[in-house]
Amino acid sequence: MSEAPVREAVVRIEGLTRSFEQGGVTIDVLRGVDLTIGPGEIVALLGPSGSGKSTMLQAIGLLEGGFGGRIEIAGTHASKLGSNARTALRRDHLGFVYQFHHLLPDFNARENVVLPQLVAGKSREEAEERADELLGALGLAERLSHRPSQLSGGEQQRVAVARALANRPRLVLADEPTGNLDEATSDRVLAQFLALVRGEGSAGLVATHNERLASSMDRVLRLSEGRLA
Ligand SMILES: Nc1ncnc2c1ncn2[C@@H]1O[C@H](COP(=O)(O)OP(=O)(O)OP(=O)(O)O)[C@@H](O)[C@H]1O
Repeated sequence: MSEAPVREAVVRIEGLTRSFEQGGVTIDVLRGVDLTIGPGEIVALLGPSGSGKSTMLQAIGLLEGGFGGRIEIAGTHASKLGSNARTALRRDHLGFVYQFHHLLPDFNARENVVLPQLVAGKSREEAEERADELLGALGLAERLSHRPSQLSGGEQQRVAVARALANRPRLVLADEPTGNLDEATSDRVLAQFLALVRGEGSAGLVATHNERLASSMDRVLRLSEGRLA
């Protein structure tokens, strides 16, 4: 009898640790975090302010060094890679959404979604088609030529969502993705974000303070005292 194929985890971390030195005092922010996220799974990361949610996302996003433990992204052990290989792994498999959109101010909505695709080697035609598809799905078909300053906060954040998904990442890391929006806009943008991530088949790890929004995700994790529960 043949066994069902094992679906490779999108991210697997084991024994993740991170400490910071401040004024001669060592703070152990992450004290041995273990986590596996499967393909297409959307996971909420809850925890009080200062519990280490952003630090954990930075580790998984391969954005910073200084971490102990093992981080595997799409089957590749990332911790020991050189900086070029880490950049390639990040570019090929990960998408990011932050609390503030970090869009390029001099480029319009469409170009902000096109540019990361050109960097990843897509043709301009292909990149524009993909940008229009994503921005259209997010209700921004009439805003393609607007620069970030000409968009509302919710619209800016939706462009940031489209940009994060542009290269079809296996995993989207979102750090308080709607944290700077009012409650009604935040709910709407988060619902659209989750629907799009699901539709694309990407996995997600979403740091948030909002229990209600977290409960709409596949799994809820709580970071406390440097560990996950
Ligand atoms: N570069 C750094 N140097 C020193 N301490 C740091 C650094 N980055 C984070 N910390 C400390 O690590 C702890 C966790 O910070 P982190 O930003 O990960 O928390 P968080 O759970 O994301 O908080 P919030 O919900 O407020 O965004 C905090 O006590 C913070 O002061």
